[in-house]
Amino acid sequence: MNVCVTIRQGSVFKKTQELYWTAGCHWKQAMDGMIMDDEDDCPELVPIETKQHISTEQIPVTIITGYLGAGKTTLLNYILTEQHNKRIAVILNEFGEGSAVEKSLAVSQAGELYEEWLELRNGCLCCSVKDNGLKAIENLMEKKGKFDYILLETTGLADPGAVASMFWVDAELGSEIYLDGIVTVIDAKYGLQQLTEQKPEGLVNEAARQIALADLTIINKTDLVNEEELGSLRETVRSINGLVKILETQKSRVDLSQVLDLHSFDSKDSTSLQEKLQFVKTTRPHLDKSILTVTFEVPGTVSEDVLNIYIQNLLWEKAFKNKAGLAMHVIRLKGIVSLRDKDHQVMLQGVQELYELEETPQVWDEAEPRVNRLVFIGRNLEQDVLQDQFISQVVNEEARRLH
Ligand SMILES: Nc1nc2c(ncn2[C@@H]2O[C@H](COP(=O)(O)OP(=O)(O)OP(=O)(O)O)[C@@H](O)[C@H]2O)c(=O)[nH]1
Ligand SMILES: [Zn+2]
Repeated sequence: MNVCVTIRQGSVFKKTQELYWTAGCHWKQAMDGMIMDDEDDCPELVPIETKQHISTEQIPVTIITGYLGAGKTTLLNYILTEQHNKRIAVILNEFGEGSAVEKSLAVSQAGELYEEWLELRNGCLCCSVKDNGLKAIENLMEKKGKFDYILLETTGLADPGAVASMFWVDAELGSEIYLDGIVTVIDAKYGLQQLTEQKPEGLVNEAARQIALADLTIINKTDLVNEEELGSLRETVRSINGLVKILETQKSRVDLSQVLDLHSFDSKDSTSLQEKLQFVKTTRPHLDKSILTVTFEVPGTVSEDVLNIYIQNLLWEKAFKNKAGLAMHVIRLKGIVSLRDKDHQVMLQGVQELYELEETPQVWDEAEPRVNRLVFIGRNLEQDVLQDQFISQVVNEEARRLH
């Protein structure tokens, strides 16, 4: 059974079992639900009420990800020691010996640093985070007032999508914190090699997935490469994620205003999202079978119901195939859509199988034709198929309904 969960200002849609949510919305169970596929054939959406808590005091969380040794910890240390007027709590997640993982939680404040060590038994942040890591954040939230930003470093091999989803779907947490952005650090010297690594059929290259999900990428260790090598890495990153901002640096030294407070998942920045989407181009994959970005613009106004069916067919049912007959897999989805009966622009955000439609403060200009602008990042994507389906399933269907 599919379940619709309402959180924050918008609605997050997730394909899962009702049982999981009513049983207390356990992250690990929700994760299982994510990979669970065809057992649940009942297509109805069951809304579950959760408290709509819109707090102005929500604390931003930035996820820092990147392949092994890329420079994540260096970035965190840099941020902690740099001058800024934020009190930042940092959650590190590092592999120790064997399967045990030690997790340190440090809060840096003016002149004061306190740290807690937590041990995670099963060695995976995304699976155990609800029980351990999120506990740490929940405990941390009790110290609310002592910090105003959270940075979370994932292990090099973690799937940031799973970690991001957790912040997104956990209503309890969602009232206290919000996901500000996903920052992916890339090793200038080994990045390309990591991205080219062939994975067994059906498995995604983790380094590529981390770039697909990123709102910001930092190509680090530029001291170790020449301009040509840097250029081809830059091009490959761009071919995967046509939307992402790319910074280049050494020792992870970056302008913090480019890293923090990105508002990548909320509509606080809707004007800039709309502008940004205009400049995104469909990319050509650089690597065989790799992730790429596809974008299109279709004029018109659509109904939310019909749009939901299109998105769910794509994200959940994997019903769209490319010309080679391979199912499309979307990892990241962003868009501005024009919904019937809404004067405001509506933002579409998706991470793997989760997505959200949220009304933005931005009002459509009466004098201009309304357009739906969508950006998809994933595997086996084909622009004309996605666009044709959008026109026939969403726009034309809507027109038929009205006439
Ligand atoms: N040459 C060079 N080395 C760097 C640079 N930035 C970081 N390093 C080194 O790269 C190594 C790995 O950096 P970390 O910050 O620990 O990388 P990480 O991504 O946190 O690594 P894991 O947590 O193990 O995945 C360290 O020895 C750093 O000193 C750089 O710009 N140039
Ligand atoms: Zn590290």
